[in-house]
Amino acid sequence: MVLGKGGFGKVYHGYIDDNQVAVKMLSPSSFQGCKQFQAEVKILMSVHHKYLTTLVGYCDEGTNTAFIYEFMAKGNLQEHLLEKDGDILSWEARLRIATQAAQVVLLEIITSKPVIDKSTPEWTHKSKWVKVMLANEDIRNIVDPRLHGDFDMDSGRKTIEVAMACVSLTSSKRPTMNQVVIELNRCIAIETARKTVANDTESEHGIESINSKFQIE
Ligand SMILES: Nc1ncnc2c1ncn2[C@@H]1O[C@H](COP(=O)(O)OP(=O)(O)OP(=O)(O)O)[C@@H](O)[C@H]1O
Repeated sequence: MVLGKGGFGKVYHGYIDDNQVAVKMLSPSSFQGCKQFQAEVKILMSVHHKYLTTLVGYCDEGTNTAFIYEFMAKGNLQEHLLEKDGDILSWEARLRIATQAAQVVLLEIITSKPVIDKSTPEWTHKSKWVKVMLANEDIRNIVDPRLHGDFDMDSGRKTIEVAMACVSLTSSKRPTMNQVVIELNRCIAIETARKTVANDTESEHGIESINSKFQIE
C-alpha cells in the first residue's frame, strides 16, 4: 500500500517481522538523488531524537535504493491541518508541534543539515498580507478560522511574529532556534494557563508576559 509521495519517491507500508514500517523508495527520476540519499542515511543513522522518525534500516543495492522508517500511524501533519471534517488541531496542540519541530530543526542545525527552503514568490505575496494584518492587530484573519478565535490573542500574535521572523530574507533578522523554542514555550504557557484559569479571570499563575520583540522585515 502506498502511504504517500515525497521528494525521493513513493513511500510504501510494509512489515519487518511483526513490526510495521514505512519504506521510502528512491525513484530513478528523484530530483533529490543518490548523493542526498547517502547524506540522509548518514545523518539519520547517527541522530536519534524523540521528535524525529527513526530510520530502522536502508537498502542500497543496484537500482534498489530505499529508506526504512518506523511507521507513523497517525499520518502526516499537513493532512491534519488541511482536514475538512473530523477533529481539528487545537491552538495549544499546534503550538506544541511547532515547538517540537523547532527543537528538531535545532538538532538539524547542530548536525549541519540544511533545513530551510528559500522564499518563493507565493510566500512573498502571503507574507505582505500577514504583515498588514499584524500591523492592524487583525490576527483573527490570519489564524485558521476553524478555531473560531479559541486561542489567546497575545500568544497568537507572538507565534505569528516568530514565524515571520524565521522567514526573514535577511539572516541577521532571523531568531536563533533557541529563541524560537523559548518564545513558543512561552506561548504554550500562556495558552495552557488560559485554559486552566478559564473560570478564574483574576489569574494568580504569574504567567510571564511576552515583551520581547522580533524585527519583522
Ligand atoms: N514513517 C512514516 N510513517 C507513515 N507514513 C509516512 C512515513 N514517512 C512518510 N510517510 C508518508 O509518505 C509521505 C511522503 O513522505 P516523504 O518523507 O517522502 O515526503 P516529504 O515529507 O515531502 O519529505 P521529502 O520530500 O523531504 O523527502 C508523507 O507525507 C506521509 O504521508
